[in-house]
Amino acid sequence: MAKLGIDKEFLREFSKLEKTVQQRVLESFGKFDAATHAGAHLEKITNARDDHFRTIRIDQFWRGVVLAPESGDSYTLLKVLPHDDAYAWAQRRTASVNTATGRIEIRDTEAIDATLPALSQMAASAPARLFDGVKDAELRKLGIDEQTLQFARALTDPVQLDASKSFLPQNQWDALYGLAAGLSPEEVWAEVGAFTTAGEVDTSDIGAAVERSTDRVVLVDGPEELMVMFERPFDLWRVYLHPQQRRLAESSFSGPAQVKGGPGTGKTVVALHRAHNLAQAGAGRILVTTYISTLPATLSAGLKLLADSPGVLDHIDIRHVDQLSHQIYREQHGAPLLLRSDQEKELWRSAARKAGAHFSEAFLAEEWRQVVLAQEVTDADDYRAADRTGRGRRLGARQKAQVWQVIWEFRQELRRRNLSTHETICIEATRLLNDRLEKPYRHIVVDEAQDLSPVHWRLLRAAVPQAPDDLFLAGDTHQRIYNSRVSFRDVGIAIAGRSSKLNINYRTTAEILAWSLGLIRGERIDDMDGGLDSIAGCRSDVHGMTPELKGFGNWDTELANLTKTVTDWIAAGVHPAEIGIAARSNYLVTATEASLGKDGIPVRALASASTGEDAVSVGTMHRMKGLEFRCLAVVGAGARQVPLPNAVTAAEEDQITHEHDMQRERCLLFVACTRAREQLSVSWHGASSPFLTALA
Ligand SMILES: Nc1ncnc2c1ncn2[C@@H]1O[C@H](COP(=O)(O)OP(=O)(O)OP(=O)(O)O)[C@@H](O)[C@H]1O
Repeated sequence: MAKLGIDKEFLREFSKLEKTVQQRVLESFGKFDAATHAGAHLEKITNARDDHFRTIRIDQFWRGVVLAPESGDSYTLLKVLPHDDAYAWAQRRTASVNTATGRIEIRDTEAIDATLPALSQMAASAPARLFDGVKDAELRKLGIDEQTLQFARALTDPVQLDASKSFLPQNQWDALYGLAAGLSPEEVWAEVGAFTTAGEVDTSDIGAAVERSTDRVVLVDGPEELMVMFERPFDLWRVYLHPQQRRLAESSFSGPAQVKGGPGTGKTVVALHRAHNLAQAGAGRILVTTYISTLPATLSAGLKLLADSPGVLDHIDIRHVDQLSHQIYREQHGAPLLLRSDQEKELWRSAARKAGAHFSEAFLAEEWRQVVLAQEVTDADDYRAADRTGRGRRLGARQKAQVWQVIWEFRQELRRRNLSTHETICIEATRLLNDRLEKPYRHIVVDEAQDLSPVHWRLLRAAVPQAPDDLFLAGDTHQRIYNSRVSFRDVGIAIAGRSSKLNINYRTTAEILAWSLGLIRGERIDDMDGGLDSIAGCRSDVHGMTPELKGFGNWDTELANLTKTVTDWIAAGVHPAEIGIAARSNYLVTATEASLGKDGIPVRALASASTGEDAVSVGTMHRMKGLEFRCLAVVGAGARQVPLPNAVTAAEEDQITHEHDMQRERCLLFVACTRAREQLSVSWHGASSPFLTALA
């Protein structure tokens, strides 16, 4: 019986075809095995460079290009194009088997042949070439074959390599890209070569290569599966991993391990697969946790997609980290009475008055959280000796004594009134867990790890015994949108040697990614382990439109433009549910919802958690975390809204906190913009945000 595979690249393209063509594709391939009697309805291509391509009729105008092995009957759908383009596409290309990975690759041989002479000519007079430092043998080991080697040897500039991405075989281009970005051959092997196959590769066996290419080709079992795949290509990716992701999801680590990487590189996908694999292995209960309040629902939905048997999910708890601490606290002490934020301000004011000290509530609250709680300071001596790096305002001995006095008064008042904060609950829960011999979990998987605070980390450390595969952390410090800063070493989590980075962004187009990366370029961002982090190698293979940036005279005209943008997207075939709108403040979000609603566009407020409708989602930039949209508009990106003035500490009050706040606001805009898959529009009224001005 004929087997059908679909090239994942085509899955992305499918959604952009007209609805009637999509329907015809489904009909043609839905009955593929019944209709394919030894490839009877597949047409050979005349003047082909490679005999492995065939076309299949979709309708009068459209044809599918299929890869057909010389023996056997498993076929892979690569493209659907207008008739002449389909033939031209196939005539230019050749299929081959990567010598190192054994996987299928397709190259545009005509483009390589056309480009090489000019490149070689330029290289002849160049003082150096791009890969002078890498030996032929090393390149071959990474799967670079003779044609690509010749091409690589003629490159003198990374820009030429970038330009060749569309025509070189993908695995080989990835290897060259890694080397050009400064990775050693061993590091490139870890990223690209993680594909390794057992034994010698038979480079003539295209069929076997397709079967090995589980990262690229999705095998379809029948018409229903084909339908699901086309309807929900983004869900489907969760089941097919890049080999580097697979390694991270399946390896055993001798202690805490971490996956980092830029936005959309599949860190959450890895975290979910890992939790699922650990559950299947059955060594004990698993906690999947995060600090982002909306994420547990997304993680839960993702895990449901992965689990083929519901029993597996019974071993996994998915909850916000504060939910865990509250539960442990409640088991011992009953329900806590929580301090409200207005109460907290009042308590700081009165504690400062009692101590005769003149510090703002904001400064005191931050000092308590960032120094006292973060470093487990318990008395005045500890506080005097505490490390205040990261706090901008210097304090002399007398001032420190005063601050400590205020903090002491504040804590006394909390005790007197029997009030708790999330932090004090977390600290008490940690104490309770440290006293227990039996820990509640055998494995903990953390998503968006950059947003947890030191008290959270101590809680998690206490909730799982120190053992192989105890903690797995997924995160990106460039996407930190809360105030937490942590050094793993200080909270007893040793990652050394067990940290990996993902570089391929699967969500966003290269254009949106490059523009968004510009927002955070030059920012010094920590790696939570005593050093600085970088996402410089983060890249996307998919191309699309450049982000649209527009300024307006006032909010009303900006909103009128938003209606037009959204209407155009919908008219172009994007479902309202595939559209997101983000703004910095609740005020702007509410005004946006009202305006779109008045203009007859179906909207749903992300804050109200309703789902299921085909409506445009509107929410704050914070709410965007964990979501993604085909088209996304960021509105109100003006100088008076981003950064949000009342979320930024004045530089005069505390220079370092001011800088941290500014960085967080910048990262927040970065997070919002990187939720867009295909199109991004950023608008403002009045002067534009300084983050955008800097970019221009
Ligand atoms: N191997 C893969 N192949 C194709 N798509 C993938 C792959 N891995 C992840 N994706 C898709 O990429 C998108 C981003 O994945 P995910 O949310 O896991 O990234 P992330 O690194 O956690 O992102 P962020 O840091 O921005 O929150 C999702 O749509 C996911 O389905």
